[in-house]
Amino acid sequence: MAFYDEIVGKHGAFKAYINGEWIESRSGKFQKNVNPTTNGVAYQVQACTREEVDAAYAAAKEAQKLWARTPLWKRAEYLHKVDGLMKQNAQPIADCLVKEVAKPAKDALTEVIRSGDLISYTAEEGVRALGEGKLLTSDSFPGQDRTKLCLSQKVPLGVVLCIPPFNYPVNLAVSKIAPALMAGNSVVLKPPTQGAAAGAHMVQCFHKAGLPKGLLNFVTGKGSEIGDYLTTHKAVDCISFTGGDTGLSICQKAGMVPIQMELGGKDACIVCSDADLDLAAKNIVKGGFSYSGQRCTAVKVVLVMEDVADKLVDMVVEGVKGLSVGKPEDDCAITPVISESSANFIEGLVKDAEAKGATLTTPYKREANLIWPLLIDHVTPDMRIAWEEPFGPVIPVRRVKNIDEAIAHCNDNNLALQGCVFTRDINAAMRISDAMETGTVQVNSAPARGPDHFPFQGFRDSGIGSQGITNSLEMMCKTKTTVINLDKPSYTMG
Ligand SMILES: NC(=O)C1=CN([C@@H]2O[C@H](COP(=O)(O)OP(=O)(O)OC[C@H]3O[C@@H](n4cnc5c(N)ncnc54)[C@H](OP(=O)(O)O)[C@@H]3O)[C@@H](O)[C@H]2O)C=CC1
Ligand SMILES: O=C(O)[C@H](O)COP(=O)(O)O
Repeated sequence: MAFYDEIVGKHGAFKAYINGEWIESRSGKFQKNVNPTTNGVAYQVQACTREEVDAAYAAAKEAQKLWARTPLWKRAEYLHKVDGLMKQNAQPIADCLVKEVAKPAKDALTEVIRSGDLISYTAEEGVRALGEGKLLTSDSFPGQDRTKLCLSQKVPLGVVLCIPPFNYPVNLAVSKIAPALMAGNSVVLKPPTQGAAAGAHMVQCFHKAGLPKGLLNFVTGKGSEIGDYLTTHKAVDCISFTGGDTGLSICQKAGMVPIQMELGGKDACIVCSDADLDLAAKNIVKGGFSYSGQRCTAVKVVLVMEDVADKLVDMVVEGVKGLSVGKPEDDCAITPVISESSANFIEGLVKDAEAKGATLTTPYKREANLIWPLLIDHVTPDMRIAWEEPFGPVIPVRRVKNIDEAIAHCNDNNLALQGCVFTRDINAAMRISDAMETGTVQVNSAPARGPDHFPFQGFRDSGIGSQGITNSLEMMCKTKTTVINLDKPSYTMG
């Protein structure tokens, strides 16, 4: 049997994966996803029922008991196997990404390889970091002697619900699954509907690696239909979510469970008068337009000092001319955005800015979901695009009088994921970074989440908690302490 044969059911719909088995839903219903390039159906997945969600949680709960007793090195061994299998069987996963989320062909393959690397890094980091605990002695607190030895260790949370978004359905799934498993948890994965086919292929790599049954479950269906049931389920011990405003409502509904949230961004790029403009322009083009701006870390507003604005805008416009526009299969730089409604939303932002006097540096052009890359100059604070996240290939430029004005713009937004600053003055860079109230500030480079072991966090409405491999491992554990009470103080002579 070919590697991926068993994940496909009747009518070609991808199966769900519960308790170590690929199953077809008893609902008899399928959830379609749409090819953003053709607007036709790309794939179908199972529309799972509440009973199947219950079964996934029950399996996860049961499997976790034994997994928590599985040595760290053994957990790591499974994860390394998954990495190998993902790389050996990468192309079909990447092909799904091309078809269901219109990711350019090379980027799609890169996402899969990067995900394999992330899994292995998590295994290596987890083996070391999770094996470490802490010893505290009571005599450091006033009035105490050395009669109490407090041992703290990191223990699993239980069942982790992982919900990634469409734009990195593989990478943002494994960035949750791998630390969860490594830390001794089990997982229920609810993939984004756009991206669920790639998700099924990825899960098969865990299955084929021999991961014990029930540890990873894959429940498909529309978020608006099964999402609330999944997130408010009594079996959930942790929620790790990446996506848009849905995350805010999940936070309001979830009970007393640890939550990791990566939400939207409006990543500002501040360009100072002394900046290397060539470097800044190249980073704006790459950082703003890769994957058609559908990255939480894309440059989403440029704040440039007036004295260098003309020059910078010309250079970026020149760079934009070099971007190929078309199909993901042809590995074009700009490909159709995820859905018609997303394209309509982006268009609304462009039209609003145009009506209020912004300069479109090239004529606005759209065919179905395909929007040509566009730099919008002379954006002012009354325009929606100055504040809202387009998640598309359009970048607003606001010309500012000074750094304070740029920083104020950045901090006036409730979205506070990343930002960047271009300057040749490291002292100024540090001051600006400290003043920008975002989770990360990149100096002389566009915002980026990777490399995947770096801490990654949004402030305010952009998220809760810090991610990156090490931080996610930390977050997916709780601290357990054992205090040894001695009959009399004991000191070591050294
Ligand atoms: N900060 C960060 O790191 C990142 C943030 N993002 C943000 O994600 C957004 C784009 O991604 P998108 O996929 O459209 O985001 P959504 O918030 O629409 O969806 C994210 C995930 O949530 C699921 N979902 C939908 N409704 C519910 C619900 N009621 N309960 C539980 N889960 C639900 C979706 O499933 P379904 O597909 O079935 O609806 C999907 O799997 C942008 O705002 C972007 O900025 C993206 C990447 C990284
Ligand atoms: O969520 C996203 O948009 C991605 O995690 C971005 O990752 P990158 O900035 O490393 O490309």
